[in-house]
Amino acid sequence: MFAAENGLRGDPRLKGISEAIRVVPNFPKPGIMFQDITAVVSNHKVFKDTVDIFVDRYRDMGISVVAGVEARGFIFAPAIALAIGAKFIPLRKPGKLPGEVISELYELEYGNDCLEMHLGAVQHGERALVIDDIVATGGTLSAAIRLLERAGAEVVECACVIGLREVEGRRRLDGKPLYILVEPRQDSS
Ligand SMILES: O=P(O)(O)OC[C@H]1O[C@H](OP(=O)(O)OP(=O)(O)O)[C@H](O)[C@@H]1O
Ligand SMILES: Nc1ncnc2[nH]cnc12
Repeated sequence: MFAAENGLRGDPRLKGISEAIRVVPNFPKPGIMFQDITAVVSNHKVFKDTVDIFVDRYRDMGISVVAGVEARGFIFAPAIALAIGAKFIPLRKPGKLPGEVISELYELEYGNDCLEMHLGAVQHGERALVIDDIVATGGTLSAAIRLLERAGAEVVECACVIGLREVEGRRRLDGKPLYILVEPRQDSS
């Protein structure tokens, strides 16, 4: 669901976040309208607003694990974890974690990839939140959900800064709630 339809209608912070997103056409491949969040986080107010919105939503939901998806989920997830008193765990691209891992393959808008999580990173029954910068097809989030569930965690929600209204991959999220702050930008004006 979109933040604007869930208590934050007309909230000027959402407009600020949306306006800070820069669209880069044809990156990294022709046809992709790349949503660049670097200016969201280089503006202190906009970055703080983004984290605050998530923290306000998740602080009383009994969440003990905030899982961030490499790479851009790492920008937001640790700040949220610290603020709500949860642990942060990284879901990493293949070959980056030194310990024993479990892996999940998934398809991207522009290729295939794999996510890994350390065995023992979460305990059975823990309540987890998954954070990323953007949901496009939903393939990445669905892989993250599978990893956490294989480890016995309960995925309470997935949350992204940017997401399409009709996330085609919503079905791939297996019914898990998805919380999105703003829609993708069509241009940077
Ligand atoms: O909903 P999906 O179609 O799965 O796409 C969303 C994912 O794609 C991007 O990551 P990317 O794989 O490009 O990696 P990066 O963060 O390392 O650049 C983005 O940060 C999300 O993780
Ligand atoms: N259009 C897009 N912009 C930024 N990151 C993405 N990941 C998948 N699709 C993307």
